[in-house]
Amino acid sequence: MSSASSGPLVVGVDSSTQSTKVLVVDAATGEVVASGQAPHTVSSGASRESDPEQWWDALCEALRQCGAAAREAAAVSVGGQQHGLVTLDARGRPVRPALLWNDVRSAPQARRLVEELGGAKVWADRVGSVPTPSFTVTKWAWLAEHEPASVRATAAVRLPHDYLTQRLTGSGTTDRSDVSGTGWWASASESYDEEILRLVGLDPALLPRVVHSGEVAGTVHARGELPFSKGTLVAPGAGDNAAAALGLGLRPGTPVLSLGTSGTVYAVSERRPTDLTGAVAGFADARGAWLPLACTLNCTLAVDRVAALLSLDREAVRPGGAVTVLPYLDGERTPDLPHASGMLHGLRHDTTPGQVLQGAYDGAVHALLGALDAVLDADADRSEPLLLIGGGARGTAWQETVRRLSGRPVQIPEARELVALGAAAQAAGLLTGEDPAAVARRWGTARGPVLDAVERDEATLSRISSLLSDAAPLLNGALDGAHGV
Ligand SMILES: Nc1ncnc2c1ncn2[C@@H]1O[C@H](COP(=O)(O)OP(=O)(O)O)[C@@H](O)[C@H]1O
Ligand SMILES: O=C(CO)[C@@H](O)[C@H](O)COP(=O)(O)O
Repeated sequence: MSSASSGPLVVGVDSSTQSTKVLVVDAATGEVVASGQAPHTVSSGASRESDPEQWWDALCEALRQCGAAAREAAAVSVGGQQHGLVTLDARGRPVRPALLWNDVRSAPQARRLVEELGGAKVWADRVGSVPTPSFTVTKWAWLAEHEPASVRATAAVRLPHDYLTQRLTGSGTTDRSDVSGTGWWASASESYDEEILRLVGLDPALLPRVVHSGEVAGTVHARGELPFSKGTLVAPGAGDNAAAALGLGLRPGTPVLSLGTSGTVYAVSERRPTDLTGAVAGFADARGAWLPLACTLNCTLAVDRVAALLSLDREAVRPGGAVTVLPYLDGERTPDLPHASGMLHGLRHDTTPGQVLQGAYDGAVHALLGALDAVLDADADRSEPLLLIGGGARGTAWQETVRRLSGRPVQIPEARELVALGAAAQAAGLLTGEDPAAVARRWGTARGPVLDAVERDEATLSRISSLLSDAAPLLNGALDGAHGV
């Protein structure tokens, strides 16, 4: 144990879309004693793919940056971007790059699968979610259609965090939160859905064992490149949103808005979600509850791209004007417009670049707030502060846009890496036998300033909603036949 720390050390990992972040945390106090970060690359054009081996290299590099502290860790847990399809051959090597959550090429397969199983209600009742192109099941169906040789070469199917956990332990495991985003796990029975697996021709033997909260996924076996000692415990891990919910010590009904590559809005619920409109994904959380969540494909990266196009700093927003921006550069998931592209409307001679940039923030936040009511249970307190997390939460323009368009108080937790902290809390819970959310509450991770509510900017919200409905044929890609983003 390091002389400065009072408890055993644990490692929490966030393998997200853009990078891997690692925290070494004192399990007794929650103090972050070391951290590391290494980037990933994502393909551009129509696809969004990453090489799983790059995630492993990034994890090793981020751990190296943590120095001696990582060697003292007694337990480790991996949180990761959800939904990605990782296909491994018989030797455990990736058959091809992983298809990521924001790759919308499987939109036709998503539509077809909804119909083939009997419609949206059947999916919502059984799986808890109506699959969009983000869901793993649609990606497997896409692969079967477009690359049958890759499917034939596949001996194991994993999610991103499963892949990393397997490289640590040597055995194929997943967890309740992440498996609930595959589309082949029935939330009603909490088991793999054999009918859906048959529908897409996926042998259940290729899938990992689901490890539950409080159970051990294994111990570290791949010591060669890693700083861990033999026998270091590996926790089940989690999807990144469920890990952040753990990291905040979230109680039912408190809403979270996360601003990263994806924008997400979610809350913990005791009730299993079954939204048949498809706007709310009925995820399980990483304990025994649920995590109804809505997700956008275009958040910080899309707004940063608009700022770059305008040659502006991301904070150089200006109020006023009536320009409306739908920043759907990657197609969109909420609202469900996989073939959409970005749209600018209401340009005048006196429109300034800063107003266009503000329009992009407004368009991104409008999509998330539009789903907030659907995510919250009917009895949730609507005046409670929104917890704002993710890389974007550090930006003033993001904070002020959320405040103005939500009309709610906004709380900014001082703790930065909530996904990695949640994973660390899960690892700590494994050592102490505590509920990981209680560990995070003990660490005080959600503490941070609360920005008071301001009057909700109804005019901007309704201007964006009107453009969305007036431009529906264009956004659906029906007019230009542009079905590739
Ligand atoms: N100070 C800041 N102000 C505004 N945005 C920021 C700031 N720092 C980072 N970001 C944004 O955070 C994003 C990364 O957020 P993060 O939650 O780490 O993403 P992900 O988990 O998807 O990889 C970047 O795209 C960047 O736009
Ligand atoms: O698809 C979803 C949730 O359904 C995304 O939230 C991914 O989990 C990616 O997360 P980030 O890389 O943006 O953190």
